[in-house]
Amino acid sequence: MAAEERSTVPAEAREEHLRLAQEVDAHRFRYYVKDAPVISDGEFDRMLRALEELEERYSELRTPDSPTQQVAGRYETEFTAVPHRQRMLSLDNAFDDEELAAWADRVARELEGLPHHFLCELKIDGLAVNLTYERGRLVRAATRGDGRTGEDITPNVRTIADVPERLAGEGDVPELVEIRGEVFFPMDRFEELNARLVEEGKAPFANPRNAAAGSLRQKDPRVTAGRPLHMLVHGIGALEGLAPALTPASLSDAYALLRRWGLPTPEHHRVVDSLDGVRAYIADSGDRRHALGHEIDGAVIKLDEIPLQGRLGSTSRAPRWAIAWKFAPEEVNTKLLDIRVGVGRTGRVTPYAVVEPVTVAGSEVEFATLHNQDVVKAKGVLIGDTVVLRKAGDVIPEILGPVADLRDGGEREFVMPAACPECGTALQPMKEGDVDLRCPNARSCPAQLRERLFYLAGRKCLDIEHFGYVVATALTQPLEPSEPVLRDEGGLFDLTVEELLPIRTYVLDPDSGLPKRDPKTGEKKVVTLFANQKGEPRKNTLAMLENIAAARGRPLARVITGLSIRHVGPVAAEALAREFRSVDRIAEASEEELAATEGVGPTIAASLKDWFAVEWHRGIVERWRAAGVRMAEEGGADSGPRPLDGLTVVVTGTLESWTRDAAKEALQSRGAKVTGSVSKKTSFVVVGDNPGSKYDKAVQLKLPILDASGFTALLEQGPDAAREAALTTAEEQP
Ligand SMILES: NC(=O)c1ccc[n+]([C@@H]2O[C@H](COP(=O)([O-])OP(=O)(O)OC[C@H]3O[C@@H](n4cnc5c(N)ncnc54)[C@H](O)[C@@H]3O)[C@@H](O)[C@H]2O)c1
Ligand SMILES: [Zn+2]
Repeated sequence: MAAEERSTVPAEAREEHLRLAQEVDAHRFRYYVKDAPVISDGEFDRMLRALEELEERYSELRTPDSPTQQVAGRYETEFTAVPHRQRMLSLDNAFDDEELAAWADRVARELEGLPHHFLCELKIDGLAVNLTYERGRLVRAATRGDGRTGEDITPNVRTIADVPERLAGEGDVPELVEIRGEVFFPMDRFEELNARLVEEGKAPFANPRNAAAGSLRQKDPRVTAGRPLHMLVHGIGALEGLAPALTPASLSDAYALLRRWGLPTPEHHRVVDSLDGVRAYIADSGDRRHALGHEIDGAVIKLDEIPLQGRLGSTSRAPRWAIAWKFAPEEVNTKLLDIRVGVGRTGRVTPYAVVEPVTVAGSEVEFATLHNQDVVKAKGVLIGDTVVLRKAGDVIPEILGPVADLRDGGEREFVMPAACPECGTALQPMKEGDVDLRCPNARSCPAQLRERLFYLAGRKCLDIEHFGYVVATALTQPLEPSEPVLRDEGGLFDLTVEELLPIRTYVLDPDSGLPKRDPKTGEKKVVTLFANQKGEPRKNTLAMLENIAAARGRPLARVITGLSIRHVGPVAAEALAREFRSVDRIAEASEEELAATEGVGPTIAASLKDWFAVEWHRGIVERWRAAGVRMAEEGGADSGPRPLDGLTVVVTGTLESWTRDAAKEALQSRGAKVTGSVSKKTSFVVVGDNPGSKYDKAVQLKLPILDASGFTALLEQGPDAAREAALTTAEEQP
């Protein structure tokens, strides 16, 4: 007590420390024992950091029983406790380059100039497992527990195909070895598992890591056997009775040995000799993050030389010879406020989640896709749930699963509406027996027409400046006048400024299709989009009308893309334009002819036939034609001169005075095929500045490479002249 009285720690700090410590401990229990955390890892890490910072300020608070000084923590569980021969530690984290550099400095200092290497690995987001092999036989598998004592999960681990019962290599296996690794659940099987759990009336898992932990810590190993678990090894613990000649001097050598024994060693590790090498690896691992079948939450950097590791030693919690580089979290917990349905360009009706706005991976997220009603069911999420939301790279945010432990009974199931939310038409399956539903009112369902117009005016099609989502909304769903100025896209080129001026409209959000609201009053935003306060046309309105008129001359392929024919995207449209050279000839072509066209195929052929069979579709073509929209390639419907027929060309890098699209169109209008990848079949590779790997590949394959002047030669004088102008060796790089 006397010590307490003399303490310099303010009472509030002491209380805050106690509160945080208890909270950290409770979350660890949920995470490690119940396999059902209720907060995200990012949030947990912040909490632990806050605790560490308090202890940094008041070192008195850093007692041996503080959660910052322990590996996980010791809990009573249903599993038998088993000791580890050698302690299983956690890892210290580096959240930025400064922390990483500080660690590397410290390593260098402690090693007093001894040469050393770093082994860089991916940090697998699973759960740590210790495998004990005696004379090459698996005798025990245990969880990490508090690092000294884990839980015996031997029968469960035996069901994992990656884990060998016996080590290969009769003569060279040791008396005893502890193998440390990570068990994880593959990303692409996660949804399937949750769907099954929901069907069985059980709570789904919140994310793949919890699914791995929950699957492994099953009382009945038969349940574990039914789960697609995998393992990768990342270290060794105790090692006894291995022939001295085989004893590895480095971790990377140890991995080679483990691989020989038939253990699943990681593929993506790299040995580097400097901090810059580490940085490069970390950058690469960030790129790799979404290309693996499982989640990683960072990279682990280890001192490679095993004897030197001993010089650095360990704290009670983590080795000093290793550090984990943590990625910015991609998963956060948030509330699922509602599930609504949106109507797409082709009438497909898709449910989407409305969540309490959260920031994840640097952007604010309010909506997440849910694909269709079966996906909602399979994910097992209820409206009102706390859910795990994931935003991986540039991918649209998705909901992984619910935090079922936080349910209070007030949640409700989503019911797919029977009618289109925008036009009231009864929904139908896309095809017979399909789970995807669509609004069959294709022509004038305001949502479908709005989406089609937005697409038509967009970059892939007519590229009409000043014609964005709000304009598309104004033309299809005005508040005033009562009738929209467009019934379908046929009238686009006939719009007059007089028609536009009186239109008043909501401002819709392109992600959700919902009206934006004034942040202060909460009222839906209404605008007179085309007229200024005096009722005169706005500058943008006049510019837009001019741009619409100019768009009539866009290349045929873009016009075809803009018709929103199912399955006909820019690539198919280009193939069609190249082969048939006019909309009329496409309409007249037989299904067989269409299907036989390279880049078209039977699905698209059937879709084209269906599209042209609809009267109002043909009406669009006629009205556009009457308005002067390009309906045939230059040179008329009959094949004009096609000097580059049969050639395949790749364009890479930036060409002076050509945009990529313009270069492509110049080639295609002369009959060449433009592709994105270099192969032996490529006739020419056109190379601008900063060309990248396609250039290297072209050099490797000894293909004719054209710079800007070679490209001009190709366009103006044809392939023979271009071959003369070609550069073919690396020395001649432009
Ligand atoms: N959400 C929650 O409530 C909650 C609660 C507790 C812990 N957590 C999360 O658990 C993690 C912290 O747990 P931790 O202390 O186990 O440490 P850690 O995950 O930060 O690092 C240590 C672990 O990394 C693993 N690992 C993966 N790949 C490895 C590799 N290549 N080499 C070496 N080790 C590798 C090992 O199993 C090791 O035990 C954090 O991500 C934390 O957010 C979350
Ligand atoms: Zn509709």
